[in-house]
Amino acid sequence: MSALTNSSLWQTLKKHRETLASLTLRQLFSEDPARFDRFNASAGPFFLDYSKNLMTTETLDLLLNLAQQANLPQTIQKMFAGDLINRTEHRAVLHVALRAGRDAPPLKVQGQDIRAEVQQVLKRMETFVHQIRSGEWRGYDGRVITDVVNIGIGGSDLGPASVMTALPADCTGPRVHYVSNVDGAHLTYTLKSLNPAQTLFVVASKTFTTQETLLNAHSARSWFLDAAQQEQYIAQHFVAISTNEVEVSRFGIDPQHMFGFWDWVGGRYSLWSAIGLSIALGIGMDKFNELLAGAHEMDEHFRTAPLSRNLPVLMGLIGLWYINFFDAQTHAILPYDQGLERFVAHIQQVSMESTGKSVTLDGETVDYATGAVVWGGAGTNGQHAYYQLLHQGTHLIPADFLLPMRSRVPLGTHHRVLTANVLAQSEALMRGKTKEEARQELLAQGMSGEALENLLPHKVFPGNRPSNTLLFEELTAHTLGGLLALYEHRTFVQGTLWNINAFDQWGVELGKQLARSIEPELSEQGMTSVHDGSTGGLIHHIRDTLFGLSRG
Ligand SMILES: O=P(O)(O)OC[C@H]1O[C@](O)(CO)[C@@H](O)[C@@H]1O
Repeated sequence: MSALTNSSLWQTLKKHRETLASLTLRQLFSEDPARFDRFNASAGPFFLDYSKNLMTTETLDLLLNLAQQANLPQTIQKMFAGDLINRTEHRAVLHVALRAGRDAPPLKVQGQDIRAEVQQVLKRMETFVHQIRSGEWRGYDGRVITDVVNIGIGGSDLGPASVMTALPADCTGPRVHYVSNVDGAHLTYTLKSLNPAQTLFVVASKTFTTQETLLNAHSARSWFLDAAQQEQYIAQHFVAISTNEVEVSRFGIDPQHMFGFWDWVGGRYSLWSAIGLSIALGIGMDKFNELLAGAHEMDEHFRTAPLSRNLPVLMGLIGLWYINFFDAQTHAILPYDQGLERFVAHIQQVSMESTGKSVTLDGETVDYATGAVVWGGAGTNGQHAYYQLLHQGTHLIPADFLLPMRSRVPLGTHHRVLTANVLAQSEALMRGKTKEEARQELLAQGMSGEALENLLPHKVFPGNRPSNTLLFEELTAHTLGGLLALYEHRTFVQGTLWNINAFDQWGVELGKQLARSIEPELSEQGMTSVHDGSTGGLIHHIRDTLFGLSRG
């Protein structure tokens, strides 16, 4: 048994969970009229109602004790202080320093004052953003830049893309496009309507070795040169964002046109760094700074609020409660804001790449579940697609409902209808509908006899399905920053309690390695190496189909 599952607290939580087996949320609410007041917390523009969870005050106390046992408060301080908490990569984890603002006290990482470096890059970004947006920076034929194409993948794509999708009202600069997939269709269709003379490519890659990004960037370069003809024009149309100056130069981008960042910024936490350049180009530097400020406000809340009032801590603990004590395998994020459509995909990476681990920081195999499968999408679309399973399926799926109380795009009664829907969904999941209630409803509809009895079981909703509701005032750059930081820290909390490294991602390497060795085997002259029967068979089948013969 691991130290965690062997701890008396863990064992107490297990027993406590059994005592809740026959309790229902309906009952908890009817027994305690103050439940809503007891189980909510707020931070800045955010208000979290977590009363619709399968927990009592005792549950919360036990979970908070578990956080103390895992040294969560100390680990939070270590992150902010720049300790090397990413132990497998010997790195600090300091995305919070990227949004700490100009007046933050000096912070040294390996002898370097990183505050000054952060400000220098922000200053360079500001100058460049101004040049592009004002039209001072021109394309090779003298016309202004109308389109920006960010080429990147994972953290070098999802964070910026999700922000740009969320803030259409703030997109006052050039149109910004995102190309990530190595499927040639992604680049081809994106470039189809663009004019090379008025397009700026932002090649975003922390390592500048990512196969998909480099291939897309090379193809974009060829597309550009087909029109521009002269290599010298590349300087006006390609910039890079990376930590790897050597590879950037090798690609052919002048390091003067490179915006740097640092190894203490994880890819999935990098939208706050120069990786956010495409955001700043689209919404302007002032709005980008608002995004940073919103995230910083949440950082300060996370760093200073008591655990029992701390939003990321509460959300992290509640998530863990279901994963470890109810065997929940997935977690749904259900934003009721069209702009947050891509937010789920970004948080999926933040959460799953961080907590998809099965060994502890000390290299021991865990004997408890870790990260859940994170999924979801914008409401109300999901209601007409997968909510059926949420309401009547066999899985327990804890959900977070997210809702701005005011719409930035008011249109008649749309926002009130949207709000009514989110409240209705969490209420329906919690209350369900008993057999008796369903029967009364059918009788009221004039149904009776065998027809009623046959339909009745299908009309019952088990209910007792937990959810959080997170309200915020409006989806602005500022609140979006806070929302993103909230989920980053929620992930940090879970990683700390599970004693895993939430900041490395070794699990993505094997597939990359194999893809590199398989790729040449797929050419007409390729020789297949030793594979398992299935993979070898598939390679032969593809070659047979494409080239009419199989070799090697
Ligand atoms: O920015 P890079 O180095 O191209 O990496 C892109 C993404 O690839 C990953 O390393 C996973 O393959 C992510 O962690 C990262 O966000």
